[in-house]
Amino acid sequence: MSKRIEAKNLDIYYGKFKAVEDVSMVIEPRAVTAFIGPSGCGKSTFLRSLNRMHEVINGAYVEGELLLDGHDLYGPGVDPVNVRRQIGMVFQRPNPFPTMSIKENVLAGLRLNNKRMPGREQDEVCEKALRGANLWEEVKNRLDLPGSGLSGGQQQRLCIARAIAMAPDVLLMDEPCSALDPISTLAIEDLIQELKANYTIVIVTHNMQQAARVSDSTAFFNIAGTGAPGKLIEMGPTEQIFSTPEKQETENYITGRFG
Ligand SMILES: Nc1ncnc2c1ncn2[C@@H]1O[C@H](COP(=O)(O)OP(=O)(O)OP(=O)(O)O)[C@@H](O)[C@H]1O
Repeated sequence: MSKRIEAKNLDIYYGKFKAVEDVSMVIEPRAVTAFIGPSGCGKSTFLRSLNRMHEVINGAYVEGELLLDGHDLYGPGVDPVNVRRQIGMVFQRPNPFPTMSIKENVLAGLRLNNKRMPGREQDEVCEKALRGANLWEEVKNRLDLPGSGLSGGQQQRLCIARAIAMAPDVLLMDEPCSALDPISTLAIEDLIQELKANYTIVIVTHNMQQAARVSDSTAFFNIAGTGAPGKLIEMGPTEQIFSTPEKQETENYITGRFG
């Protein structure tokens, strides 16, 4: 299932430091939304606030409202662990559990959530997730070998399989290709295109060509200077942001005059 995210006037803090200010945006389901902007403008911070990963840092908190299909993710009584199950995350560096087999890696999230399932069901979930991540054919004969024995691109697809196995509504990806070679990057970009049929996808990327290739909507963040909070400057259909942005700041960034 794919769900809609709506942020309303979100401020994000690390202790006293306000890292992101007053962001309101809608992230549509069954689409890819890219976050772009110069280093330090708060893209990753904002991304991590979407599944309540931000608050695991000591003193970090969020003000404002964040809705998933209308339900407040920061509302009283909402379990952040449950939010992270619904909104999965893939990180910059592929991070399979090194001592676990490929199959154990795929099922790791389910195990952490104490989901008990019979062996046959485990096999089914594992195959479905690996197929979903376009990795099944490459690993089906070595499911019991360590995940760390795969190439970087395969490891990143394994991490995507691990996220998909949880049947999330949203997939957050923080520069998922930055540690990969161009061929593996293309494989991940193709996969993102396929996954958007079933998930809401948000990707942080430094690579503007990548944002232009994979995303339907683009949000441009910027920062006025060191110590100032990052802000959302403009968001719209990717084609429009890259051809006729409304704000001069956006145009300066995408044409390489800044950042
Ligand atoms: N754990 C942390 N504790 C304190 N401040 C942090 C922490 N993580 C990030 N920040 C600060 O928050 C601001 C936004 O950082 P963030 O990593 O979200 O930016 P970004 O746009 O993703 O940058 P990059 O493109 O370089 O990854 C920066 O000023 C950064 O120094």
